[in-house]
Amino acid sequence: MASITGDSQPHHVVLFPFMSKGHTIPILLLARLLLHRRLIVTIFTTPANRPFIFESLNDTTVTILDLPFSHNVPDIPVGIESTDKLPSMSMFHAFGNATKLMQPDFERAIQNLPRVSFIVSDGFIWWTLESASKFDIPRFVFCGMNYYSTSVIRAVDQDRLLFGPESDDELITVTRFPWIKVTRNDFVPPLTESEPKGLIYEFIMNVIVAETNSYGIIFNSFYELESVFADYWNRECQPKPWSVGPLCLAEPPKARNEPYNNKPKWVQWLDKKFDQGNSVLYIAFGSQVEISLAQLKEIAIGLEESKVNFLWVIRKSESEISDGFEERVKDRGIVVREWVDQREILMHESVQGFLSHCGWNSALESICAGVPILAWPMMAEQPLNARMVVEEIKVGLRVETWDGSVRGFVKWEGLEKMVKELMEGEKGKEVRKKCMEVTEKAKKAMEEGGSSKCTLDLLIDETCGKTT
Ligand SMILES: O=c1ccn([C@@H]2O[C@H](COP(=O)(O)OP(=O)(O)O[C@H]3O[C@H](CO)[C@@H](O)[C@H](O)[C@H]3O)[C@@H](O)[C@H]2O)c(=O)[nH]1
Repeated sequence: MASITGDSQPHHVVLFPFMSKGHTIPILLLARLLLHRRLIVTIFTTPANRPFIFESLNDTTVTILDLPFSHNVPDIPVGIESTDKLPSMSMFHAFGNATKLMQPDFERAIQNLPRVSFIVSDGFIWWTLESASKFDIPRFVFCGMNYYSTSVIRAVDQDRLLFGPESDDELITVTRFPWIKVTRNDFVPPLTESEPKGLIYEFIMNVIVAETNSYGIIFNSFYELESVFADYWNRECQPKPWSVGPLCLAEPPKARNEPYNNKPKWVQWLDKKFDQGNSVLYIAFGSQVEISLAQLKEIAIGLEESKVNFLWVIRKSESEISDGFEERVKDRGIVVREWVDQREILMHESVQGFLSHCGWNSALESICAGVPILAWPMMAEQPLNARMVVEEIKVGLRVETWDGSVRGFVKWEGLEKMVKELMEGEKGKEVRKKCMEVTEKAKKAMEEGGSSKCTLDLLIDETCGKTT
């Protein structure tokens, strides 16, 4: 068998992230881990996504190859090549299906590359399995979700648990994991439809079939975090799982050597808060959540009333919040409308809480920084991630919706109460302590001899051994 340390000829790996920030960022971190192990790495993307990837990896030897993204996709505005730029998330599946138009160019490019030992492509780019098979290359699916959520989704689907209750908010026991209770509102179509059909269903089926037939599936998680669910996957699901995360610990956030005044204004602001002995709540909802104006205003009031210090990152597309809000709170709150280095913010000593939508990257980044979470799931598998964070690993609390429903509106009073609890209350202290314990386990998993480090070494040995 070839060894990652013993081979003189470096092996070549192809990575193909889905064009969405939450899916691309962890694969770029995986690229770093592969480069550390002296593999040659080629990343495929589209022209509009190239600058983001280049900026993240311009200190490395990766090759970035871009393939044109069709400008002829019904419903998708010309020039949009990533999901965070879509005018509406209802276009997500049309966008996902449109990636298939890249297949001929991808295969031509693969043909002209040095021999590829394995491909890691996002689950949403399902057709890359067909391409990999044509060239006899093992394909690993990159899974953006954790074991908990994927396992619960599989379990409720196989046992058809979502079609009994009349109400979307009725608690359902997950038979295979009886300590877990969910509601239909924790899931999204097509899972919630008893006779699913249409574009979304076709897309999801393509993804699942290709995933099942792939060589392996890579999870951005670590065994010690969710061993029950990793074992379940290993026992009951296909393909073989490989836990190589948390990828956000692949390297520390870029060190800032520049003088104070050159730091982004929000880092200066956090430094100042730290010097004053103040703790800060960080608020961000990932790269694609859509929040109504009414809900944004309610968040603003809740933050203002809570009197905590806060840094709130708002996506550019979100409208103004409320008259004079920023001026009134300026001594203890800052609103940022730019792309930030979220990992840097979470690692900042002043940040002691994260009001998050529980996208898996955000949740993991928070856990790795020892910052407890105030979970406010909004779309996709986030309601399950929130259950995991709050009920399973107990590193967070949950916002209160006005009607108790998973998808309910959050009034400012419910937000204020839970923000204070997280930042100042007893429950906040408990989850902060637990979070720090989990942070240590996460770091160990990525260190020499740690479970994730060993798993990635094994994966490389197993696949590169086949192509010497
Ligand atoms: O200004 C910003 C905004 C975001 N981020 C990063 O962008 C990523 C966002 O990922 P995530 O927190 O997972 O949120 P989404 O972008 O919403 O992620 C999508 O993809 C995830 C992975 O599959 C799913 O768990 C989510 O439900 C889905 O919405 C994270 O690494 C953040 O650190 C920044 O660095 N700066």
